[in-house]
Amino acid sequence: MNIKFVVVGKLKEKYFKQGIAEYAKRLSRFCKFSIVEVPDEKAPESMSQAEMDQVMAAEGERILSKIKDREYVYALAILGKERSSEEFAKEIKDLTTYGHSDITFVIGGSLGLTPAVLKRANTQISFGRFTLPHQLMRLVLTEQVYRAFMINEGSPYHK
Ligand SMILES: C[S@@+](CC[C@H](N)C(=O)[O-])C[C@H]1O[C@@H](n2cnc3c(N)ncnc32)[C@H](O)[C@@H]1O
Repeated sequence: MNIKFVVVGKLKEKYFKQGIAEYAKRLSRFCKFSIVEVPDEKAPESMSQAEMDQVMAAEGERILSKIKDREYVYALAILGKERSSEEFAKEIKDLTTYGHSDITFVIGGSLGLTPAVLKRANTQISFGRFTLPHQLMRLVLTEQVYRAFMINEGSPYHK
């Protein structure tokens, strides 16, 4: 199975890099894991709504160019559907059972995801109503994907 994250922007802080590297190593037992970073659109601090839409649209095009038709796409979105870790694990198991071997997760940039990306997604997943920085979201998601595999394996990792 291939698990891919398509994310906007580079990971800057060493502590995020180290955390993600650890879970990526653990995930290698279960899947081929990759992270594709697309550049964020340079933007001033203060923008009109139209300018923000333009920034998200430009980033959205870059995101969509990294997704193939066969990929099952989760868009990370605050207003998406919340799941428990167990429900998420079951979903991943069911997707594999029904022949989806390419699962992709998309994390937006500082302004979020453009409607075109949300439309392409097969589902939207929320980690609650808090806004997490996209770099931290990447780390949390990596752990939850790892947790899902551990749940499906019946491991005591998940209590
Ligand atoms: C800094 S947030 C963007 C905030 C933006 N105002 C929005 O509503 O999406 C960057 C990205 O992290 C992800 N993200 C942040 N918090 C999240 C949460 N609680 N649930 C799901 N995704 C989240 C989303 O993909 C979002 O596009």
